[in-house]
Formats: sequence, structure tokens, C-alpha cells
Amino acid sequence: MNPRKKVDLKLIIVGALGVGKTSLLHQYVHKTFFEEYQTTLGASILSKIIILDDTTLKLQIWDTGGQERFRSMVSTFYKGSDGCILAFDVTDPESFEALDIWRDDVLAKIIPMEQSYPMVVLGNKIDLEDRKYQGTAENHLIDSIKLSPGQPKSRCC
Ligand SMILES: Nc1nc2c(ncn2[C@@H]2O[C@H](COP(=O)(O)OP(=O)(O)OP(=O)(O)O)[C@@H](O)[C@H]2O)c(=O)[nH]1
Ligand SMILES: [Mg+2]
Repeated sequence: MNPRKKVDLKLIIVGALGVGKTSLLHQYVHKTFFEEYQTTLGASILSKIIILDDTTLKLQIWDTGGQERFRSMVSTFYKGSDGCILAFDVTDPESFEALDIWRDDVLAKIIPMEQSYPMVVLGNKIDLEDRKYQGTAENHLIDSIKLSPGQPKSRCC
């Protein structure tokens, strides 16, 4: 029997202040949700191991704070990452429009080992009623995130 392959991945999550980056990572890793808002000062790291087919993936997920004053410090953590989650709040169009800036900032700072660098757009807070972005909105989001030719492709979920 083949031993499982082991792959370490460094992922980062970025996005505006309060869109729910920390909450969704804690939900994903620890299955806990905090109602109380505590802004992330700088960055913190969460780990999760998942098994995908014959591969054991060790995820190291860097949760970054959305505060402007930490922006240049936080962006030093982007280096060496294998992929990025661009998070926004579906009730807050400003947080969605800011993704262009977050994306450009990440692309300017990463030093990708591979040519392609996966980025995923994630709309959070879909439980709230004043949602401005509906459904999977996949095409809408892909159109809205302005991609220039030659740039890595963003995808939304
Ligand atoms: N209704 C609702 N509230 C959420 C959701 N996710 C997060 N929140 C709330 O939004 C607030 C901000 O959540 P955080 O996870 O701290 O946001 P953040 O993006 O990490 O914020 P910074 O670290 O300051 O950049 C908290 O009060 C959370 O409880 C969600 O899916 N639905
Ligand atoms: Mg946070």
C-alpha cells in the first residue's frame, strides 16, 4: 500500500476590517463561533490537517487583521504563501470593492514558487438579511474583480 503523500500549504486570508475572517477560520478549524468582535492585531496562525484522496494536507492558515495601520506589517506575512482567500461581507459593498486593492497588495508581495497563484473570493455573513450579493453570483464576482491578462485568475465560491 502506498504511504500517503504529505503536503504543507501556507494560506492567507485578507479583507476589510470586520468582514469575519477570524470567525470563519475559527468555525472551520475549531467549530466555534464568537459573537463578540475582537479585531485581529497583526496576524495569527491556525493549523488544520485534512486528507484528500491519497494526500495528507497540513494547512497553515494565516489570519490577518484588516486594520489599515497593520497593513504594511501584515503584508510581510504574504511571502511564501501558496494561495489566498479574499474575504468580503455580503452586506457591505465597500468591503467587496476593496478586494481589488487587497488582491493587488497580495500579488505585489508574494514570491510564488509556482507560476500560478490561486485566489478565492469568499462572501461572508450570508445569514444576514440585508445581503447585497445574491446566490452564488459566480459570474458577477468574476466580472467584478478586474483581472488583467496574464494575472492569476481569481475564483469565487
Ligand atoms: N451575522 C454574522 N456575523 C458574523 C459572521 N462572521 C463574523 N461575524 C461577526 O462579525 C464581527 C467581526 O468578525 P471577525 O471575525 O472578528 O472579523 P475580522 O474580519 O476577523 O475582523 P478584523 O480582524 O478586525 O479584520 C464579529 O462580531 C462576528 O461575530 C457571519 O457569518 N454572520
Ligand atoms: Mg480578525
